[in-house]
Amino acid sequence: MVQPLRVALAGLGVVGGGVVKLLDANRALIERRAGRPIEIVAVSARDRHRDRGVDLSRFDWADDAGSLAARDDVDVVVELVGGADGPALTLARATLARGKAFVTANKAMVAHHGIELARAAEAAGAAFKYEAAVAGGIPVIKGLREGAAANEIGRVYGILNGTCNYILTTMEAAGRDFAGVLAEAQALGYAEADPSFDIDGVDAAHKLAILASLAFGTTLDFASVAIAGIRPILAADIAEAAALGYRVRLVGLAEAGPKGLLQRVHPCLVPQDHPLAHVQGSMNAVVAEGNFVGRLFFEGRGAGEGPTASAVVADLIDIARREYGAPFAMPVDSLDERAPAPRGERRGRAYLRFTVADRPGVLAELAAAMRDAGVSIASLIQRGAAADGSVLVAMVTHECAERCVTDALARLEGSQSLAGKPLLMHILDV
Ligand SMILES: NC(=O)c1ccc[n+]([C@@H]2O[C@H](COP(=O)([O-])OP(=O)(O)OC[C@H]3O[C@@H](n4cnc5c(N)ncnc54)[C@H](O)[C@@H]3O)[C@@H](O)[C@H]2O)c1
Ligand SMILES: N[C@@H](CCO)C(=O)O
Ligand code: NA
Repeated sequence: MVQPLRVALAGLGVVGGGVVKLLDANRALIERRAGRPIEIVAVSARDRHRDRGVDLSRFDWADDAGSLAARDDVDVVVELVGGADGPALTLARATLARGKAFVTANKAMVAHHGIELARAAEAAGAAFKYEAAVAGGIPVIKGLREGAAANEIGRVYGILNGTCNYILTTMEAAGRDFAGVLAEAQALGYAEADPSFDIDGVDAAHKLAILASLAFGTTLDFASVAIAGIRPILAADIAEAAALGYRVRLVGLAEAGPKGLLQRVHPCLVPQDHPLAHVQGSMNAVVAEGNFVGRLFFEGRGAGEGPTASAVVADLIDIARREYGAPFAMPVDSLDERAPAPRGERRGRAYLRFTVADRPGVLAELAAAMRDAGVSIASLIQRGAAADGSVLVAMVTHECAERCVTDALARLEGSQSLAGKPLLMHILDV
């Protein structure tokens, strides 16, 4: 008689509900692939009586998620509660301390505490898996940990937040402004409990830090990720970018250079013929460049009930098969500490948008700031006056050190000619 893999599920929201539905729908197939049944025995969530469209009466209910780790009839705890600390972290620690397998979709917790948890998993010989935490349904953790394991990877980048990509591509298609589109992404189940994590780039930064560690064999360094979000982007920026041959995407980029590790999440202008420019809606995409395999491109749904559940259950199948290894692809003590690359030295082109007063000398003032900072302007568009008399000036620079562009903006700080904070977007050049 084969032993089923016995699962406890903490959190029954978008992802937890999806996991129950998937295990029900594909039960027989999963059993054949895993070599044994995967059975939920106990669940926990905040509200026992909320209708989730699934029958929960067959599972034991735990009011305290923390109690799931202590149950003798549980082999693996799946954490789908969320939050970097708090109950999720308590549950992770308790589960691994008891030598049980732990699965999570919680990138915030993995980005902040992944090394500690990996160490605990290593000490206990237990599985610690988090495929759903990065790019939802895309098997990118598996792809890097296993498929690309033979390569030195110099760069990993991509579109890592479904909410932002949904917002940007809907703004692009419909010429709409930001606010209403965010509400739609929330209704579709893409957004984090606190959507500022999505739109301010923090969620993508969590995922990027995890990808960088896996790709480069370095310890997690979330604190060094430079982060900018999509709030300041106007429909007009998307239109100007299109006129210049680009699309706007929130891109996470990590590079392992001789001077250290660059990690950043920024809205970028992506050339229209780049594969990332074609990523629509809640889709995510990850590019990894290996020294033998070349450019790998992973694309798929990065958020939502079905795709995220697909990744969680894939982890459970690996555990049922007893096929799992080091959470960060090598023992924690083999991971390198790598210093962050000095800011501003990378060279590239930039898009700058200013909202300015429509009067003599304003363009000259912008041009002088560029000149004094050593930035050369490649193209410039000025669009006519808005109701308040302000005009929009968008420009693209020639290639220069990024610190020169920041210097130009610093020279303009406090200028009476500016009617708002300028927007800087890098132009993707990889
Ligand atoms: N929604 C997505 O598309 C998606 C994709 C990838 C990863 N994730 C991650 O998955 C996790 C869950 O996300 P979600 O969208 O399902 O969230 P959600 O808000 O829909 O669900 C959270 C669940 O946790 C429960 N909960 C809250 N506090 C609890 C506690 N103390 N004890 C037990 N249960 C508790 C809630 O009752 C709810 O059932 C998060 O870490 C999120 O970042 C979500
Ligand atoms: N809030 C996240 C969920 C997937 O991690 C997103 O929008 O991509
Ligand atoms: Na994934």
